[in-house]
Amino acid sequence: MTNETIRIPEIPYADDSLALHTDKYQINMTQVYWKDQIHERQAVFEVYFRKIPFQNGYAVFAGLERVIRYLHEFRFSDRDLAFLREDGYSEDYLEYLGSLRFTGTIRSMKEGELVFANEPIMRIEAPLAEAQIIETAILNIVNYQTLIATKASRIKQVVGQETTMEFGTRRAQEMDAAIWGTRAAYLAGFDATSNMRAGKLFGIPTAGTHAHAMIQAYRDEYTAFKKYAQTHTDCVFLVDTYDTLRSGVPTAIQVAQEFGDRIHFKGIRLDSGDLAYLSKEARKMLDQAGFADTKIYASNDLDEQTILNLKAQGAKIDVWGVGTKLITAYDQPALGAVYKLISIEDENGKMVDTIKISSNPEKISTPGRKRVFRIINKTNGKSEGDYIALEDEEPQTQDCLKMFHPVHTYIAKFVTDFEAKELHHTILEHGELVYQLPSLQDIQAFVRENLEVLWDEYKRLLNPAEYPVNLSQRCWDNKMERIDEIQQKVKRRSQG
Ligand SMILES: Nc1ncnc2c1ncn2[C@@H]1O[C@H](COP(=O)(O)OP(=O)(O)OP(=O)(O)O)[C@@H](O)[C@H]1O
Ligand SMILES: O=P(O)(O)OC[C@H]1O[C@H](OP(=O)(O)OP(=O)(O)O)[C@H](O)[C@@H]1O
Ligand SMILES: O=C(O)c1cccnc1
Repeated sequence: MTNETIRIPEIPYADDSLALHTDKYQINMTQVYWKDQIHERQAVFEVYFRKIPFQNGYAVFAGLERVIRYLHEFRFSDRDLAFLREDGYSEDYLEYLGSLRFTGTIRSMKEGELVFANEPIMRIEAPLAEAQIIETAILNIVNYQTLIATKASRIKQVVGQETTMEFGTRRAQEMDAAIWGTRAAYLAGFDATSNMRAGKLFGIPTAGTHAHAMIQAYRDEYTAFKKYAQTHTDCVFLVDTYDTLRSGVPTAIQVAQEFGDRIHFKGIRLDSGDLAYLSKEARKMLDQAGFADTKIYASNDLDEQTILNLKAQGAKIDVWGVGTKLITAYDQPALGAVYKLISIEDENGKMVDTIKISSNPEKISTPGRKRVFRIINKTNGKSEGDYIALEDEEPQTQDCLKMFHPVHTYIAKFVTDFEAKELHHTILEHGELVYQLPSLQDIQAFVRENLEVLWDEYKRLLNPAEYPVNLSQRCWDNKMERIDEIQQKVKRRSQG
């Protein structure tokens, strides 16, 4: 035995930048571009996903604020470079990486915009090396935050006007996910979080009750509730530690009666058992005791399906605490958004559109710089679908817009008397921020407004109708020409 103090081992390279939050292949490809001196060529990438998660009818875009912060601060620190040196990268390449900043232009949907499969959420236009190296982080941010915002929005659709609290931190996939997942849940309509750090960082309202541990610590509910009431004015008592209806609820009522006006008996929380039955019985007991305004909180592995079911059973629940199933996107753990090159500067300084071919027509990328419009019918204020056009097209100037399915082109309709709302906004221009970041409350209101524009058939939980995402004729023609070009090239090659 020695008396030597045991120390926590030092991290070899302190985590002082996010520039290495990327895949090694990005560093390697960038090295190729730099070595070949094509790293400064303009490249245009788009972020989009191919399938809306949870079989929902729409997704809620989230992640833009973190993307902006990441790009704004993007630089390799001395420690990053030291690590890369040890990993075998050459000095001249490291010198180049050390000078790398993000100088590109970002056009993006706003956070809280409703987004659908196969439409560009974000467009990154930058020197090739810069645009390449940021892919991983951008997808990491957008994939997770959009996934959680979409899940939260589904839950909110079911809950309606009642209160929803985010309880997921303890079950989240580590700390970053808890924090940014909480933010995504809030912007999509949640009312509060139990995570204090999210409250501190983002100004999200914080709320909380207490755990079974407090009852166990005092070893009886009466003492525990009394001690809580002596310390806090607002009281929500957890009533299911021993026997909800025979012990928890009566004890909560007894303590509330003893403390009278000295506390605000806000609620009781149910965390196990049959939540429909228990909430109905507890409601009767509270009402009979004169606590008609005391709310019933419920938690325990809730999600939109369970909540819908509980409501159908007439559960008397006023506040829904949702953790695990929201923060981990339990039923679909990944969104699958991709980052695809759609245009690149050639050796003559001319931009050429690029395409990725697939045997599955839905997976063939749509080349060229594009804009996305929501086509809103002026007579009823509802959306007819989204319209993807080439950069220089102005659908608003057309009297009659043809909208057709991007794969099954015979499915078409003509729209007149419409407003074409452009969904992309310039966020960064040559590396400079040109967009005022909205508050989270504004984003929440924006989500509500956007949902108003959507017909109910796209918003239902089960088997929602497929929202139309259409290509303009020119966008379609451009895609066909590029496919034709590639097919000719492959043919020539195969013929030797
Ligand atoms: N009336 C109800 N209808 C549908 N689902 C319900 C109802 N009441 C509770 N649930 C849900 O059933 C799931 C499982 O509950 P279960 O009975 O296994 O847990 P529990 O009562 O918490 O058990 P434990 O005491 O072991 O924690 C939870 O997701 C819960 O939200
Ligand atoms: O069920 P979720 O949707 O994930 O919500 C969060 C859960 O975390 C707590 O349980 P836990 O068993 O961790 O602690 P407790 O002792 O407070 O019940 C709480 O009681 C909820 O059940
Ligand atoms: O405040 C609560 O009731 C709470 C917080 C985190 C997790 N479960 C419950």
